[in-house]
Amino acid sequence: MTIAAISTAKSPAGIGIVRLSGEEAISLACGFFQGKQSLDDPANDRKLLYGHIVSEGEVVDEVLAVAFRAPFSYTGEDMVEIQAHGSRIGLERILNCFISAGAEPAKRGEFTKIAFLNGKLDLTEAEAIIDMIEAESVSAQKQSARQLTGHLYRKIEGFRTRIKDTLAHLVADIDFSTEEVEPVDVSALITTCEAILAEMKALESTFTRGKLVQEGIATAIVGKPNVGKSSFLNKMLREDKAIVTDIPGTTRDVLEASYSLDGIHLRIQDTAGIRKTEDTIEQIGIERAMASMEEADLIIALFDASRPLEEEDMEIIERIKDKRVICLLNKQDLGSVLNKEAMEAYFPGAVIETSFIRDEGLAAVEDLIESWFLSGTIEEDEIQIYSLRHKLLLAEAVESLSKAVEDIRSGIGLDLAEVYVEDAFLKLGEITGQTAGEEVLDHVFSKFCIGK
Ligand SMILES: Nc1nc2c(c(=O)[nH]1)N(C=O)[C@@H](CNc1ccc(C(=O)N[C@@H](CCC(=O)O)C(=O)O)cc1)CN2
Ligand SMILES: Nc1nc2c(ncn2[C@@H]2O[C@H](COP(=O)(O)OP(=O)(O)OP(=O)(O)O)[C@@H](O)[C@H]2O)c(=O)[nH]1
Ligand SMILES: [Mg+2]
Repeated sequence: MTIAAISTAKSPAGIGIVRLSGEEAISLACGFFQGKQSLDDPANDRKLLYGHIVSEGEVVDEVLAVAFRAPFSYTGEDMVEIQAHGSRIGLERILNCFISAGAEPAKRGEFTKIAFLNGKLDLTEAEAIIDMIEAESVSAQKQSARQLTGHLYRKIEGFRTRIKDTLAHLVADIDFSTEEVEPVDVSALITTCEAILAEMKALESTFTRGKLVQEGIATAIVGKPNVGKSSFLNKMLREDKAIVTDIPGTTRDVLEASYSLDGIHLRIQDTAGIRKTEDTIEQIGIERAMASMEEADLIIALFDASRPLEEEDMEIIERIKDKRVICLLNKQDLGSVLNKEAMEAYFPGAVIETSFIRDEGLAAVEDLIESWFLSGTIEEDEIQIYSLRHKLLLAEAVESLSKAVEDIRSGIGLDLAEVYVEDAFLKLGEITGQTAGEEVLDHVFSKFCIGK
């Protein structure tokens, strides 16, 4: 089978690429590519050739084209790439030439899936490709670039090799009665397993931070109507994105914006002011505000410092007091009747006095976010995981290996321990893809875009 797809982003763009992979890739491309040199000629392998895509005597586009012969290509199969003008219509016409000549439209992630199946990359590297394409901050892009170049793969393979070795000792001991082997040194076995366990747990614990780097910090701005939530969003973004008026109940829908703080990415949601209301539309907005608050990694809660707290403020405090909250006592320019120390009782170390009219307090908010989320910069060679799939499998491997250690230690019998060690080995293999079934692969590659 030969697959084909447009591999570049939305047009119009300067250039767009249509690519083909499979046994017929080169012959299909030759049917439409006309230039001084032929894509068919092995001497032109990996050389960019100038020419035209011609269909039924009509020039579709002026292009550059390149052939890669198996196994030296992205997928490991024969491949051709056509670099054309970045018009959606033009690219689709070129793609249709190949489809009508017998190529199959590529499914999501199919090029990369073929590359994986041909051993060009492991599953963590394949996953890193889509994460990298979707990265929304420098730190997220860097994190997936590290994974793409095999950092996580090598780490997991390291665990696997050591666990396999342990397994060999266990099996040897179980077969001791029938074979001429030394009995296994149980305490050495325990020491080895515990060392691997400690490293696996350390890797697992990088997930929280890795995920924040990758996905950004989900941040919800909440508070009663008119306290200055939308003003805060606008100040942070340095842009008049949200509508601000002195009418309470201005914001209805959740308004989401992206904001980058020193390489980490905040996904901020401005929400409707929370109060009791008879207005149906406003009520829906308030329900959305509540949902945004529930899902947030970070809540920015605003209060009007020029007025005493009301029942609605207290309800908000009650709802959020166990979450990660930065509390802003806003409108300081109007004179403050709220006591900062009293608010610290609910939000220790996280109360900031602000005035958006006077541009006061914003730097303090940014500093606090940075100190919470960016503390302890990662070492250049440290490996972080950020995928829930990896984290769950790692946790399962940790659990199995822990059980094995318990069994070995308690002397219950090494054959049960062997089953657990084997399970840990398989779970790790599911991370890298060695022991991943079709279901896992389908799940991973369905998140890809077409053409990748
Ligand atoms: N035009 C174009 N740009 C691209 C890609 C592509 O497929 N096409 N990529 C893809 O998404 C990325 C680059 N990744 C690639 C990875 C491997 C090979 C490749 O040909 N590998 C061969 C030869 C390696 C070598 O010469 O050392 C191989 O592994 O055998 C090509 C691109 C980003 N840029
Ligand atoms: N004096 C003073 N007024 C402010 C300050 N911050 C915001 N305001 C004003 O307060 C009013 C409400 O501001 P918004 O940002 O729309 O408030 P909100 O919390 O988004 O309100 P809703 O969308 O209705 O929930 C506007 O008139 C702002 O100009 C401040 O620090 N001091
Ligand atoms: Mg608002």
